[in-house]
Amino acid sequence: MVNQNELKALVGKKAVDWVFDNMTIGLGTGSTVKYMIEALAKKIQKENLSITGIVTSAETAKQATSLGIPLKSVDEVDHIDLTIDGADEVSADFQGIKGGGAALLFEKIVATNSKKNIWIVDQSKLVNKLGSFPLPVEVIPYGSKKIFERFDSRKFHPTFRLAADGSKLRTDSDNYIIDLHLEQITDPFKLADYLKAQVGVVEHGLFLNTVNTVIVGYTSGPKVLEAR
Ligand SMILES: O=C[C@H](O)[C@H](O)[C@H](O)COP(=O)(O)O
Repeated sequence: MVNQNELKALVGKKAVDWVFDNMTIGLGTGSTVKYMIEALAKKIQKENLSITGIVTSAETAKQATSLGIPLKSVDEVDHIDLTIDGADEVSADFQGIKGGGAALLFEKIVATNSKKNIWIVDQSKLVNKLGSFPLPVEVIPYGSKKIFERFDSRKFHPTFRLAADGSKLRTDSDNYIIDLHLEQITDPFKLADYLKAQVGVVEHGLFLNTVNTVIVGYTSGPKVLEAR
């Protein structure tokens, strides 16, 4: 029986098949992406590739730097050829929830500036409709209690995400994360519009119309799903 980490490693390794010489690659964040970055570093070395990485979190920057992958910031490049990232949930119509690792803001900036995005997930992340995974919303600390109360009154079942020491977790941009426990999202586009309209909300974890390629790790092997 293959365990979840083995499935993550499988898709992480598979994803670097889309990487070619001289590409600028967006590097996502999370436990699945970690395997992809390992595989990418090996491929760069083995094939002597010239690759520039654009990271989406301090965590990814640390790993990529330790493996010798050359990095630039998103503002230092004129384009990103491809971004490879994980996801927390992917619906049958290729929409996703991201931000389980609190990196949604930089991930969305990098994704929206990429010519192509690929998500790598194990089979447990596939759902019919989004919403079982709590939807992260990044908010600036000032006024965040007011936003929380508004979400609460709309029955979004909000919770502030906490750090290991019990304090409110701070993102790489020093913001808070409010997780919405929605169970099922009927209209992700409508919800995304509502969330973006709230003053103090910096970004939310609904990644809509972002990818058309998803690599899924099944016990039988990786499968590449392409949107029609
Ligand atoms: O903020 C974190 C990211 O959106 C991750 O890509 C997402 O949470 C998936 O992470 P993992 O591969 O660890 O399940």
